[in-house]
Parts: sequence; structure tokens; C-alpha cells
Amino acid sequence: MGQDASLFMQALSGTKTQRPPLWLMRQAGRYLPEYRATRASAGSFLDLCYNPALAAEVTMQPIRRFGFDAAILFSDILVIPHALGQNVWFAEGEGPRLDPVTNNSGLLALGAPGNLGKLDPVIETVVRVRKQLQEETGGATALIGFCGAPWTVASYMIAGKGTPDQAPVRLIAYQDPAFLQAMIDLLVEASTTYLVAQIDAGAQAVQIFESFGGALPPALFQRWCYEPVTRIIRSVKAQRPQARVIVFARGVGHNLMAFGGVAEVDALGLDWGVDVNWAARALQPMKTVQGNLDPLALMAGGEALAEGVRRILGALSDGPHIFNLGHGIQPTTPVAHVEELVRLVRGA
Ligand SMILES: Cc1c2[nH]c(c1CCC(=O)O)Cc1[nH]c(c(CCC(=O)O)c1C)Cc1[nH]c(c(CCC(=O)O)c1C)Cc1[nH]c(c(C)c1CCC(=O)O)C2
Repeated sequence: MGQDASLFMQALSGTKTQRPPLWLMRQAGRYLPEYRATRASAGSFLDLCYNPALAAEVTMQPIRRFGFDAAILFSDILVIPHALGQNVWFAEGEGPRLDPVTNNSGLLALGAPGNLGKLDPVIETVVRVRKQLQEETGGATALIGFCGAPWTVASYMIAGKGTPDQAPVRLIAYQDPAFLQAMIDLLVEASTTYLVAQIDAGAQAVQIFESFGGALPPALFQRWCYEPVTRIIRSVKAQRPQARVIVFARGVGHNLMAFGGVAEVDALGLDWGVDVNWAARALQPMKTVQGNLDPLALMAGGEALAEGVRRILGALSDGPHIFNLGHGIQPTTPVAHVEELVRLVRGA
């Protein structure tokens, strides 16, 4: 079965499909009891990311339960700094922690961008998932690989944790742009190598998560979001033209138009702050759009969920559209609400 046989790949290739394909950002995770069970048996979160059998298992869990149209590789955006030699760990209940890198000597202590051997188990996970998808869905479910965008990953590398408004990286962007540029360049190179490896292992599409794009003032957007992300995409597409690329730049508003003008971008992710009627007019004529249900409408369920789904389908059904949330699913979301979402989107 060719890759265009899946609804998801058709939509990503610019086709308006009969119903929008559906998947959810962070669809493998703590809202699923079977994830919590596997996670408990794996050891640490990074142990789970680097265990191909278990990582493949949790990637498949939401596919088996909900029949989503795409699976997303189970890993994390912070495996790149980890592979480059930065100390990264996930403190229980606190989120990611890293030993901060704040100057050139810290950067020089990290490994070369081409040396990503630590990520071999993640690449092995991609191989396994693609095989399982082929066996269990006949290829009807596509496989998405991913990485974080350089600005978002750099914000963790510099601050050593998640920070309100990404103040540490923003300050460095003003105080020491040469250092930040060196870090971003390292991440562009490593991310490109990593995405090409995921594609070669079986990922049909890749998504770049610029989760903290909204922290960038307009004057800084071009240099720290648009340029690094576009460099990655152009390089990946030059090497693997068959791959499809989704940009999820959260909080950048009308700057999504900039990515709409990049020929190598196939789809634009819409966060829950984007007006879908604007997206239908301004973005969808250029690109497939993906999103943008508020994850809290899904958590709430009932009429809030039904109304959110109706509004999105009403605005975006005239062009290529992939149904998704406007950001990752929250851990306390009831599974029954996800089942309801699937029914609503499939019109069943
Ligand atoms: C910023 C970011 C991170 N990781 C990611 C982003 C970008 C997307 C976004 O903005 O949400 C991306 C990510 N993280 C994870 C995936 C796996 C695939 C999937 O989407 O199902 C993906 C695509 C697993 C994960 N990554 C993490 C978990 C939870 C850890 C656990 O199970 O203990 C999972 C399932 C940990 C993580 N990893 C990160 C944070 C902030 C946290 C802690 C917060 C949280 O727990 O949700 C960094």
C-alpha cells in the first residue's frame, strides 16, 4: 500500500478529504491508563523513550484504543540536547530539568551535531512502529516523527527548565545573540540529521514543535523562529523530498503567514488562539491546516466539546484539514471525552 493510501497523507498532500483525518498532539500519555501502566514498568521517562519495545507499545496504544489516523513517535523534544551530551532528567511531577548551558564554553563541551548515536533506540522505535502499523492497520494509519524547533529547545537548554514567557532565552537573545546563534545553528544541524533518520526509518511525515514561538516579539520572530525552522525544513526536503512536513508554531498568530509562503512546508498547525475563519481565508488556500480545538474544551466535554468541533469543521471543511487539538491533550482529560470527539469528527 503506497503512503498516499492513508487519509492523513492525502490531507497532508493538499487533498480535501471526505472527512478530516484525526490525531491528537500528546495522544500517547498520562490520560491513558495503559500508558500509566507501561510508564510505571519502564523506570524513568527517558528510560521509556530509549526502550524501543515499550516506546513502540505506548505509540500504538492510542491507535488501538481510538483508531486515530496517525501515530506520533513516542519520544521527547529534549532527547536532542540529551544526545548532544547535556544532562537532562525529568523530575517527577515537575517536568524537564537540564544542567543549563549559558555560554560558549558550555556549548563547546557538547558533542558534534552529527554524533547522535544515543538516539539509535528512538530510530529503532520508528522502525518497529511502522511495521506494527503496517500489520495492524494495513498502512491506513500514518506515522509522524518530530523534533522541537531550535528556539523552543534552546529555551530549555539555557534555562534548565520550563520558564514563564521564556525570559532567560529572550534575555540572551538581546544580550548575547552570537552565543544564541551558535546554539541554534547546532540545533538546526542536529535536528535535520535526526529528522532524516526518522524518515529513513519509516516516518512518513515530521512535525516541528515550536511550542514557545509566542514568546518572541515580532522583531525577533524572523531570526529565531522562521529562519532556523525553515533551514531545517529546506534541508530535510532537499534530502528526502517524499516526506511531508508540519509546522506547529504556537502563539505566533499572523506570523503563520510566513510559513505559508515556504514551498517545503506541507501543513500549518493552528493553536487554540487562532481564529479559524481567518485561517480558512488566509492560510488554507496555501497549505493544509491542522488543529485547533482547545484542549480544555476536550477536558470539559459535553456542549463545549460539541460546539468546538462544529465550529472547526464548519470553518475548515472546504479545504485540506487535519483535525487536532490546539495544543497537547491534558493528563486529566477523561477517556470518554476522547471517544466522544472521535464520534463527532467521524460523524458517526
Ligand atoms: C515542550 C515539549 C516537551 N515535549 C514535547 C513538547 C512540544 C509539544 C508541547 O508543547 O506540548 C513533545 C512531546 N512530548 C512527548 C511526545 C510524545 C508523543 C505524543 O505526542 O504522544 C511529544 C511529541 C511525550 C511526553 N513528554 C513528557 C511526558 C510526560 C512524562 C511522564 O510520563 O512522566 C510525555 C508523555 C514530559 C515533558 N516533556 C516536555 C515537558 C514540558 C514535559 C513535562 C510536562 C508534561 O508532563 O506534560 C517538553
